[in-house]
Amino acid sequence: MSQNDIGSETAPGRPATIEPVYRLVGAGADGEDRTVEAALRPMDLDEFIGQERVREQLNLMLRAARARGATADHVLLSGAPGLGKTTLSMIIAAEMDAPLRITSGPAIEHAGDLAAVLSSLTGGEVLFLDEIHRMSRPAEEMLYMAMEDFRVDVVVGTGLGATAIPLELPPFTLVGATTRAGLLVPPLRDRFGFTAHLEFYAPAELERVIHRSARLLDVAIEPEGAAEIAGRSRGTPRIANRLLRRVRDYAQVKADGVVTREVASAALAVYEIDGRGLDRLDRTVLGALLGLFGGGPVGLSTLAVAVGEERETVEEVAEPFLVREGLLARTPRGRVATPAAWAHLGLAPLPQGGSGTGQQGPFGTGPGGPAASPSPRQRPPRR
Ligand SMILES: Nc1ncnc2c1ncn2[C@@H]1O[C@H](COP(=O)(O)OP(=O)(O)OP(=O)(O)O)[C@@H](O)[C@H]1O
Ligand SMILES: [Mg+2]
Repeated sequence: MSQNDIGSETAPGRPATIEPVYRLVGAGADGEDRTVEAALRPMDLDEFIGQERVREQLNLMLRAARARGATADHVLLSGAPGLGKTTLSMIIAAEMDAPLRITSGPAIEHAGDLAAVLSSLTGGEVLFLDEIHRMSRPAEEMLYMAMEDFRVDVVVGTGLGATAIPLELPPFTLVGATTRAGLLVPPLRDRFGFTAHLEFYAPAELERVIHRSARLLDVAIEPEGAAEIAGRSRGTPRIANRLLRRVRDYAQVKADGVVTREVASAALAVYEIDGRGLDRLDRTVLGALLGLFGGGPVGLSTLAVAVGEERETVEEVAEPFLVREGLLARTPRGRVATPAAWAHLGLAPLPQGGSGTGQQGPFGTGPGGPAASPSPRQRPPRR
């Protein structure tokens, strides 16, 4: 299986996902998630928590298709990892009472691979194409023809002797999922009759996810315990479910098995996940930005060297959440901490700036300055 990002516009030579360090708050699925997730997946739209608008629209569309006895329109689901795209694709098949076929962009190396999948579909089947933005260009072209005309041209032979044999397909519903909707070519995007963008979940919704999972996993949990976990789950059900499992372990070993606020808080402290869901990597980056560079602006490379990580790790693993949380800003002059970052690490902003004014840092290290480790005096408290 090729890991190359054929046909997409990601930076050349860079893998599509960079998550080199294992993180309890990483949004991608780890091995344990894959086994447990099957048990925790909502099976129908009523059980699916949050995303009210998407749920309502999808519900209408599927009901109407069912009433007409037709296959549903093609659906594109976009959104960050762990927000429920795979879950929704399974729900769509279940609601349509149709079989589900699962494949993914990286698994389709050649147009021929796609032709093989498409030609084996039965009428009404739901084809789930995960990571659809990672499909090769030729396969992409074949796909949008198949989506519109339910027909593919299979090329047999090579060179002058090559002929295209048209192949009729039964009607099917394509459900495409992507974390990078912007990478899809417009002709492909336009052939989806329904496009849904999944948003991050509100804490109250994550609390419901946690209560539901606790019930399924037979974990006793108090509302305050669920709230404590929800607040640290970065708006992502997958992370909420994972943190719940780690808190459950702690509750079993160190307490009487019941997840109270105190138990959740103590458990997550062991895993170094703070009250806002930042882990050690996030706090190291933020701590260096404040402690070494006075809050910035500082260049990405300098910041990366200062924390002893790769540029990509800082940029693609740590920063997105810090930016989303309003703790860090990316500016043309470099990375800048916001006032909220100082408050979060329990530090007072430097008097002459520290929030984007470009003043010198506490050690006279402006952007590009020496990358020593933060002095104990300036080192932000670790939680
Ligand atoms: N709305 C929801 N209600 C309840 N549980 C949810 C919801 N959304 C996601 N989950 C749970 O979160 C976990 C991850 O969801 P899912 O695998 O569908 O995410 P995804 O968007 O496909 O992620 P990826 O981009 O990594 O493939 C699953 O165990 C699922 O049960
Ligand atoms: Mg998925």
